[in-house]
Amino acid sequence: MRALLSVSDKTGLVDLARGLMALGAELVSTGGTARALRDAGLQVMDVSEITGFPEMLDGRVKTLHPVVHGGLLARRDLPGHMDAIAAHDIQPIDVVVVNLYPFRETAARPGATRDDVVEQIDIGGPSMLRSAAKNHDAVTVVVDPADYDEVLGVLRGAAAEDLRVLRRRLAAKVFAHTAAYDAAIAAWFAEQEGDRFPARLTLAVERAQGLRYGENPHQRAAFYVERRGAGLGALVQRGGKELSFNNLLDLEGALLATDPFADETRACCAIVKHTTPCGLAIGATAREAYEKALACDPTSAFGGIIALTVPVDDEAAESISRLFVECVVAPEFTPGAIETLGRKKNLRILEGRAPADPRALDVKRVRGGLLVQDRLPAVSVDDGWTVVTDRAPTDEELDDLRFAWRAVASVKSNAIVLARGGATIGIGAGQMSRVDASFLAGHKARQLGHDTAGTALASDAFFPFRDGVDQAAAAGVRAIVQPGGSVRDAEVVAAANEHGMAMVFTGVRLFRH
Ligand SMILES: NC(=O)c1ncn([C@@H]2O[C@H](COP(=O)(O)O)[C@@H](O)[C@H]2O)c1NC=O
Repeated sequence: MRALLSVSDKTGLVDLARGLMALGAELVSTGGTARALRDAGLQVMDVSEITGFPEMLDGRVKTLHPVVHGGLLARRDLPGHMDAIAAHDIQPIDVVVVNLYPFRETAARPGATRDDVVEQIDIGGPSMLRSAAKNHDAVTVVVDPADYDEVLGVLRGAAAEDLRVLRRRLAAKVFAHTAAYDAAIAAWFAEQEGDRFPARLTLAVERAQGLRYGENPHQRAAFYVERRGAGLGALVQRGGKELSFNNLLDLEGALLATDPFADETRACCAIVKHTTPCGLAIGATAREAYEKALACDPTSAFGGIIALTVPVDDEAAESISRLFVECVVAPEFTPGAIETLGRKKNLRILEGRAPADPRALDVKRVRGGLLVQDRLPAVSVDDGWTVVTDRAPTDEELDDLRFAWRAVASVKSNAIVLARGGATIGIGAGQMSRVDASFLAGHKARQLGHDTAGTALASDAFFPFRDGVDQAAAAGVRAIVQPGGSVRDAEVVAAANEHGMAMVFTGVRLFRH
């Protein structure tokens, strides 16, 4: 048996090589890999010994040779192939262990130059992987150190059927791996060219976990990540059951809701149901923020997902533990908080920060394709805001408008938020008309005992008619923030003036479909 080993990630290499040698394998290796094996006292041939060529061009050419690829690609069941390689003194290679230059890691490294990154485009490695994987009937190809033990186990067992099944699985893994590797290279080139939406977009994502089911129990599902340990994958689960599909979706909604408050010195808390906040507030402490958020709509908060921007201390945990919730996510939890919340066996506790990558694409599936757009940029306040009414907002109203504008950004459209004193008191979400969203926000607020007089209102898009403003005035709203831009803006502003309201245009729309 001949095994060729050429790996950048040398994890587990020596143990694997020992195992292969114990099975009678002769080892062939490239420069650094051979050195690592010799350092461990193992006997290994340099690839240049079999190719008769030195490694050259700073390692750009090492294994790109017919002796290597002939040994990998020759079909053992075709006498013509075997005769051909024999005629050129080429020996079959039975096991190939290759992992590739760390292209993605290098491209992500701050300060890496274009040359640094280009040099990390592995050529010989993927070529060997593909040759070996194509000839998987005869060659065992290993791209992932996590597979070393299993490979040794099956080779030792020497059961032909087990080996056949393993080789097929490993070959499939290779093509998925090289496809993802090339997708990362293509994405890097597109980025270098400033091509945000290249002619061909290849998304390579990795299964992070299987899920019990999807949005509904009769839908199968899994969670895929772009990079392990990033985004939601950066959160550490400190208690509770496994996360579900809907939990992950709602966690994203909860983090979207608190994102605009990342720079806020006070604590911010969002309680989310079906991806939209049913309460959002800022407060001096985690507990205050939570209780203010809860007060918005305690009925809907049942079974919700809570996100906090500050550590959850014992006090906050004690208060949260009185409500049935699915998940709590926060940058930290005190040991006491973990103990209190941990008593609730079903409550998923998620610790850490999961900032969104601002450069990442936002992707939505439609039948037959994907809609791809920039992520919604950070929600800004004051910038580009214009007072369009006779009356300007008071300082207090302006504070409420700033809060309401940041709050409405995460509410499903059509979205209207009523807010006062750093808390939402009424949320009208996901309505098909703005006037209904406006009605719902006021109606829910009053139904839950909130006084809507003197509140601020944020609308995620312009009011197409004055009716929404009239309705808000009837509910006692005193100040409105909205993008503006309707053909009937004049009518809408006139309505606000009639009611003595202050109105601010932001010039920015915040739809969330
Ligand atoms: N140029 C070649 O022929 C070639 N053959 C193998 N490699 C890569 O070289 C790396 C191992 O190099 P070393 O054994 O020198 O540490 C592996 O990641 C392998 O994929 C090559 N490098 C780049 O293409």
